[in-house]
Amino acid sequence: MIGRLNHVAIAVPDLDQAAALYRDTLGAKVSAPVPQPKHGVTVIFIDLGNTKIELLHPLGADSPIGAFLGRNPAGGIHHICYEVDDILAARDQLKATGARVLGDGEPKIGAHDKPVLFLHPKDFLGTLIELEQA
Ligand SMILES: CC[C@@H](C(=O)O)C(=O)SCCNC(=O)CCNC(=O)[C@H](O)C(C)(C)COP(=O)(O)OP(=O)(O)OC[C@H]1O[C@@H](n2cnc3c(N)ncnc32)[C@H](O)[C@@H]1OP(=O)(O)O
Ligand SMILES: [Co+2]
Repeated sequence: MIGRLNHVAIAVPDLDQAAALYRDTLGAKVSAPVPQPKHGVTVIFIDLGNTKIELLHPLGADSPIGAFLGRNPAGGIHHICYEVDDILAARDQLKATGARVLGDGEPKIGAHDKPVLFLHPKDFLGTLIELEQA
């Protein structure tokens, strides 16, 4: 079902500092910050050619990454995103296995203007999974 690795997301306490680390120390091409109010995060993307890194910082009081950063104040890998050809078919197939789809189960439009869904980390080896329609 899953295809390419679209991105690995890292939650960070200081977005400017994280961007500088990837740009100046690691020599990567770093995008400008983009607020994603519907997702409660501000994101910076780093295109590595074969995949991307997504730097995430909380936006607003109810950010879904707030508790994670509380537990990991220095930041850490938050989720991995796999591409799927048909996100609704993938969702229904996964739900039939008992996997929990987060939120109301309906895809939201993600940072790449494509539908995305999240799967509970407790159902996938302690890893939060994002699915993005390819
Ligand atoms: C920019 C748009 C989009 C894109 O296009 O790329 C994005 O990436 S948006 C990114 C942010 N959005 C989301 O993450 C949405 C889905 N996430 C959630 O709904 C929540 O983060 C969560 C997964 C339900 C967790 O919320 P939290 O408040 O942390 O819940 P709990 O404290 O109850 O945690 C339960 C349990 O799960 C463990 N956990 C939590 N987060 C992670 C994680 N990222 N990776 C691994 N494990 C995680 C947490 O430690 C708890 O474990 P126990 O203590 O053992 O119960
Ligand atoms: Co993501």
